[in-house]
Parts: sequence; structure tokens; C-alpha cells
Amino acid sequence: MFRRIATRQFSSSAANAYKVTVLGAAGGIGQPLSLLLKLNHKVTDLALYDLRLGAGVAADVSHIPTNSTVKGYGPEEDGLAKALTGADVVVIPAGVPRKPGMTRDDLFNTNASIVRDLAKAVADNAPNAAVAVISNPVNSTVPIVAEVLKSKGVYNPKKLFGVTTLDVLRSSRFLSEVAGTDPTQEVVSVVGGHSGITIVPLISQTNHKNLDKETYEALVHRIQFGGDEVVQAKAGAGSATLSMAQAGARFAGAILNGLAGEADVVEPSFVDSPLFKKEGIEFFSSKVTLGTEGVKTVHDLGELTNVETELVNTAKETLVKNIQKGIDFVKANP
Ligand SMILES: NC(=O)c1ccc[n+]([C@@H]2O[C@H](COP(=O)([O-])OP(=O)(O)OC[C@H]3O[C@@H](n4cnc5c(N)ncnc54)[C@H](O)[C@@H]3O)[C@@H](O)[C@H]2O)c1
Ligand SMILES: O=C(O)C[C@H](O)C(=O)O
Repeated sequence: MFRRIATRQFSSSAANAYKVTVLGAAGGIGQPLSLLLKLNHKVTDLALYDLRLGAGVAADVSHIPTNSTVKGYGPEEDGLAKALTGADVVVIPAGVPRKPGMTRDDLFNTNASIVRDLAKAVADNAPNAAVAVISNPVNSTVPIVAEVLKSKGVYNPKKLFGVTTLDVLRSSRFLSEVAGTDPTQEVVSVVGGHSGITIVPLISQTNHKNLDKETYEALVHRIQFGGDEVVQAKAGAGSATLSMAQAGARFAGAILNGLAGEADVVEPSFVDSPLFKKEGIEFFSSKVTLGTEGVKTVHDLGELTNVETELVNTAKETLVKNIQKGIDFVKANP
């Protein structure tokens, strides 16, 4: 005789029970990210949406014995709306990755419309969710999501995030390699944006402010262009997926820790920021304290060296154009 196995049902409205939706869940990032989210005990409902294979990835991940239910969705039968309804956090890794020789901005033409359309669905079905955008170019896709949410009257600047955590991971790792230290103990604040020269690691705020000039410059360059290393090594088969999944899971986990009211949840992220608004820069990455309503505090950059100030100024010149490009896209292609 078979005994009926009791299953607990969770609802995302219960305390410490959260629905997380991944849009682009069957991709290179989406699959390992979904796996890592299945291992997060705060996630009680995991919704995996993709144009293809959403149900397959969900069936696979669902066999892992953690306390979340997993459901997969495709575009048929209103799958996107169903995946989003009730979501507390939406993570978006949908879109095409780079090939060697491309910049992230070269992805704009394809990914801008993908992200715009997914943002419309978020506005219609999960207007209160925290949205974490991974799809590149992040410096432009985040403003695209903001414009769409504004046009639908549901924009909450405290709940929109560009995921820059991979730059933070790389900084810890690469710094530990030159300093001969434990990477798990290296915490680096990375500010600006997420592409090449817009990525600014603040090494002077670590214990390694006295690196010689050559080592320092090589380290900063490696952090700024770390994505290229992976793109070149994958030789046309895509960009960072596994390290990005870890970064995405860490950032989504931080959002959940904040929503759950935990203290001192701080991660850098590309957010609607007061720091350089007067200079026309609407979004900027810096350390952010996460709370029950999303962004609680946007931290200022702290003390910078002259070189770091120069790096930030250079980043701002590119960022302002990247951000405007996203805004203009939605205005021209609503
Ligand atoms: N923010 C970062 O640090 C960071 C790091 C790495 C990659 N990325 C970016 O993440 C994106 C995804 O990279 P990947 O390697 O996973 O690519 P991938 O091609 O392996 O996967 C993308 C997935 O998105 C899906 N997709 C496409 N359009 C969709 C739509 N309209 N709705 C739902 N799903 C859709 C595809 O079916 C595919 O499964 C790229 O734009 C890449 O540049 C960002
Ligand atoms: O480099 C890329 O295109 C992907 C991602 O933004 C990264 O930093 O690895």
C-alpha cells in the first residue's frame, strides 16, 4: 500500500515565505540560478519561465528536497502572467549573450525589446515585486524597465535593481590573487555601472590601498574587463553563466533577506540613485542597504583617491549616454 505523502503548502503572503520568478530560466544563467534559488530556504515558491524548456527545467529542479514548490511556464496558456502573479522578487536573465569582439552595448538591439516586453508583464502582473535585471546591457536595460513601469504608473524606485554582483565577486577573487589572501574575506565595493570603464572597484577602501601602480592598474583593468575573459574562453558559446548564477543567487538572496527584515543587508547595485542626479545621471551603482520595502539606503561613495575620482568621472560620461539610450528606446518604441 502507498501512503499519501503530506505536502505543506506555502503562500507568498505568509511571513518569510516568498515567491521568486525567473524570466529566462532555461538559459545558461537561468538554469544554475534556478538551482541555487531552489536551495534558498526563504524561497517557498519558484516560478521558472522561458520561451522554451521552462517546464523541463522546473521538473528537474523540483526533485531537490527543499521546501519550495517549483512550477515551469512557457508563453502558451498565459504562462508569463501566471509565472509572475504573486511574485515577491522577479529575476530577469532573459536575452542574448555576447560573442568575442562584441561589447555589451552591441546586445542592445536584441535585448532592449525582450526586456521592455517582460517589464510590461511585470507591471501588469507583479507591480509590487522587486525586480533584479541581469540582461545586458544593464546600464540601459534597467532604465528601460523603469520607463515601462513609469508608463504603467507602477514604478517604485526602491524595487528596481541592476545586478552588478558579478563585478563584486570578481573583485574579491582577483584582489585575493594579487594580495595572496583568502578571497572569501575580501570585500570590495564596486560602483558606477556594469560595462568596461563604467565598472569602478574602490580598492582604496580595502586593506590593500598600497598596491604598486602597475599591480593596481592591472587589477582594475581585469575587474573592468573580466567579462571579456569568459567570452573569449567560451569562444562564441556565450558569456559568464555559472559565476553569474552564483552572483544572481547571492543578490536575490540579499533582496529576500532585506524583505524579511534582517539587519545590515548591504550589496552594491545599479539603482535609481540620488548620488549624481544633479548631473543628469538617474542610475548609479553603489552600496545599498536592503530592507522590507527594497532599497532602504543608497550609500555615498565614501572617501576616494584622486585616481578613483578620475575613474568615477570617466564612468559617468559613458553612463549618462547608456541610460539615455534606454529611456529613448522606450519613448520611441513604447
Ligand atoms: N549582469 C551581469 O553581470 C551579467 C552576467 C552574465 C550575463 N549577463 C547577461 O544575461 C543575459 C543572458 O545570458 P545567458 O548566458 O543566460 O544567455 P542564454 O542565451 O544562455 O539564455 C537566455 C535565455 O533567455 C531566454 N529568452 C529570450 N527571450 C526571452 C523572453 N522574451 N522571455 C523569456 N525568456 C527569453 C532564452 O530562451 C534563453 O533560454 C545576456 O544578456 C547576458 O549578457 C549579465
Ligand atoms: O561579459 C558579458 O557580456 C557578460 C557579463 O556582463 C559579465 O560581466 O560577465
